[in-house]
Amino acid sequence: MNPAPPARLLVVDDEPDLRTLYELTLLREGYEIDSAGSVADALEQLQARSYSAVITDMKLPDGSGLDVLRWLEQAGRPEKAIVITAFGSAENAVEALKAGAFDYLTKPVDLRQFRLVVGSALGRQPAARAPDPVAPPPRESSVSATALRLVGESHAIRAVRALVDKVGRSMAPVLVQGESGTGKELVARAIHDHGARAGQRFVAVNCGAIPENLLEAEFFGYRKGAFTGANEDREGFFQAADGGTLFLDEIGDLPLAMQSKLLRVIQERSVRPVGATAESPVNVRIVSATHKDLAAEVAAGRFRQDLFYRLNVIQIRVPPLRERLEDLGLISARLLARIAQDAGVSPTPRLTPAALQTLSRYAFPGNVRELENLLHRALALAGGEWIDADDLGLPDDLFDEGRSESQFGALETPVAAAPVAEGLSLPEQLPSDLARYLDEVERAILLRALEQHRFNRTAAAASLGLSLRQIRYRMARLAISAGDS
Ligand SMILES: Nc1ncnc2c1ncn2[C@@H]1O[C@H](COP(=O)(O)OP(=O)(O)OP(=O)(O)O)[C@@H](O)[C@H]1O
Repeated sequence: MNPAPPARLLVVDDEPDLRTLYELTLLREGYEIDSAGSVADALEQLQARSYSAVITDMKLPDGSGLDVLRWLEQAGRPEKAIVITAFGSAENAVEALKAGAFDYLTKPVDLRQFRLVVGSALGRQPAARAPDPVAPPPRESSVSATALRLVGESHAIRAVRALVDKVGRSMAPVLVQGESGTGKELVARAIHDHGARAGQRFVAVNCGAIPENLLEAEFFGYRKGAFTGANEDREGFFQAADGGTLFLDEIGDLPLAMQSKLLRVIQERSVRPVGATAESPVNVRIVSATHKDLAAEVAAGRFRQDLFYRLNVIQIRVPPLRERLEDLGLISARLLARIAQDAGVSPTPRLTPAALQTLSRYAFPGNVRELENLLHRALALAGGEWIDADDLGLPDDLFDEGRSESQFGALETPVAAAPVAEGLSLPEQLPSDLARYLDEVERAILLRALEQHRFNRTAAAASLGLSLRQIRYRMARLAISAGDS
């Protein structure tokens, strides 16, 4: 069998010394190289033949690297483009990524990084890493691969799918915005699955759920003896996601001090574990998500502008379910199939037209996750092949089609009879779904505390012996929104 021919690359730079340096570095990696000193020269060569990748300086005598990128984009060419920008010109890097560059490098180019970036553009992974027995496990999901698809035919969800398809191919950081439960993590996974990193790890981290004093160790890892209890070396999320994608959920909850450290790692592309003396390179694609308006957080001084700028190169907004109610039927069918399969129920129950109509009159403050919970319960209640409106358990008085979304949306979420808070009183009939029952108890307690403290989360948290971070996390989990007190 003949080995695959070596990849051919085009290097575009007007400085002969730098061109030679890049050429030598790449030749040593076994690639074949052509070079060009100007935009015109580059386009001429690109018209004559195709390449696996194009590496171009931003500043060229007769134009800019962006001209080469735009030409590639317009001609529908498959070449991956890597742009080299001047040191400190973040604008250029962002512009290049938006114009479709696979990745960028800043001058002076670190040759080790140069090799890594070119390798990852060509789908080559760095040398296999020894598995780390104590690496933090990625958040596991019981969702099967087929169920991980973003279901829906509404204009809004098609637009999201088209963007996912497009950005999957580059390294550009993506910020996914949307209310809780809209499917942000699903979007992040889809981006990962559409790109060259699909075979690598997808590590999901809920930034709001990690105690502040552990953030650095969790993100960057630590060395044995770095602090009390550090009995062995341990990798952090960045090392665990090396070669793959790191999904930073609820990025808006990251404290300012940690934001600075994260920015540094993103810029330098290397991490230093707590207690280590040296940094090691990491090759990670960052996808972050938030339900907050991050631009407003920046304006309020709670989020670093430079980090926002770095993470927000490409933005995907996942619309709330109430803005795409036409997808209810498809999404419900997909969710029911998954729930029935997990519960071993066959055939999969279906919604009657009346049930679907009832659902479409509900605002779903908790979005798809709330729909999923509701269908879970409905399936248990219905017990047959059809799920009717009555099985949904949505009280009639919730339906007011003209109402605007309440600031306290979750108050309108169906809550089972609130448990008695004084003392411990067990329900007469034991719950059939303990996890859901306990969620409802927790929701009722949180709402009562929030009401008592006029929705001031700090005060409500204190009254329950929780920190602000803890109550925020619990509220997000239970889809309780109560403004930004
Ligand atoms: N379009 C969709 N089709 C099918 N299932 C979906 C869709 N969107 C979301 N889901 C399901 O809804 C649930 C919630 O989605 P996901 O966890 O991605 O939301 P999220 O926005 O990340 O939530 P949070 O903000 O609370 O972290 C998951 O079980 C997911 O599989």
